[in-house]
Amino acid sequence: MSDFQQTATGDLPGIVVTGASGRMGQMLIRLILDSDQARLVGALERPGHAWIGRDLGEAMGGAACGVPVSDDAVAVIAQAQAVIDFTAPAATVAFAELTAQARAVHVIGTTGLEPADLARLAAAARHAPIIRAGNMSLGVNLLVGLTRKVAAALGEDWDIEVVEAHHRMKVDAPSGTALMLGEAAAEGRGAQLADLRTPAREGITGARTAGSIGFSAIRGGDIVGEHDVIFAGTGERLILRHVATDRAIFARGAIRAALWGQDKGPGEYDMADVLGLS
Ligand SMILES: NC(=O)C1=CN([C@@H]2O[C@H](COP(=O)(O)OP(=O)(O)OC[C@H]3O[C@@H](n4cnc5c(N)ncnc54)[C@H](O)[C@@H]3O)[C@@H](O)[C@H]2O)C=CC1
Ligand SMILES: O=C(O)C1=N[C@H](C(=O)O)C[C@H](O)C1
Repeated sequence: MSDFQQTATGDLPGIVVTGASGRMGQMLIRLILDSDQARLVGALERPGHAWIGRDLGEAMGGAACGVPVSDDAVAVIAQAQAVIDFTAPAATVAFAELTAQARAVHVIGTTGLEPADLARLAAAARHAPIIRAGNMSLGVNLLVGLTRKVAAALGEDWDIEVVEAHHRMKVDAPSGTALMLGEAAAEGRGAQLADLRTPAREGITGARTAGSIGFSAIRGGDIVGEHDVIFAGTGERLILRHVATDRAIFARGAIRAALWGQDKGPGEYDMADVLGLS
């Protein structure tokens, strides 16, 4: 039986994990319980989920850890110094409002957020720090900077395509990471992604529009996350690639962000801020 006993004691920042039964939720919980820098103070799941009311450690198949799984977001978030949230857009927007009311740090990994969701996050960030990134790994955040530089160095005769691959359960496309990379490429070209983004291709699409940025998504099996930024020139191609093989890279980044945010004022931050890459 796994031991889900909490390592940390004392006055360490208390973290609440939302989406506790999810792929990222369970990874975060394991790492926080093992951490000597943070404490797990709550676990949230959606109303009606089979884990509600159970001890989290037991629900995860191990020994009891003394943290119940709850759907009472108001009560649980009131205990938090940070909320780490990898769930779904509607849930994340609701958690942002509650986390801001608690004046806690909200670390958001959820992708697929629409402009209206982002506007509500911006409103919440007037009261407390929000740290959000479509990818919390060090490697991808370095790749973002490289993409910006290469796009700036190469002229418009180098076509830019972002290709991503994920597991069969992923619900949004393009991935949050693909959009971060597309935005960086557009910035390198002195433009906004919205002005260069090509819709998904199918049928008689006509030739490629010069200067556009295309996206392709593969879904299958248990692929954790793979991203290529292809710069296709005439007679040569340059490909920047990141391959994730373990979700722990995202969870470690999110925990680092939660700790980094403890002395920050209200506002919107990203992983480049956390990692000192801005
Ligand atoms: N930024 C990053 O580095 C990463 C972002 N993600 C994103 O994180 C999100 C979650 O990914 P996974 O863990 O793979 O998905 P998942 O489907 O395994 O987990 C999501 C969990 O959220 C729960 N949930 C949904 N609504 C809720 C609510 N109202 N209250 C509490 N819990 C709720 C679900 O029941 C589920 O357990 C996705 O948007 C994904 O793209 C995933 C990995 C890395
Ligand atoms: O859903 C996932 O799994 C992932 N989502 C993020 C994204 O949309 O880019 C990050 C990572 O690629 C895994």
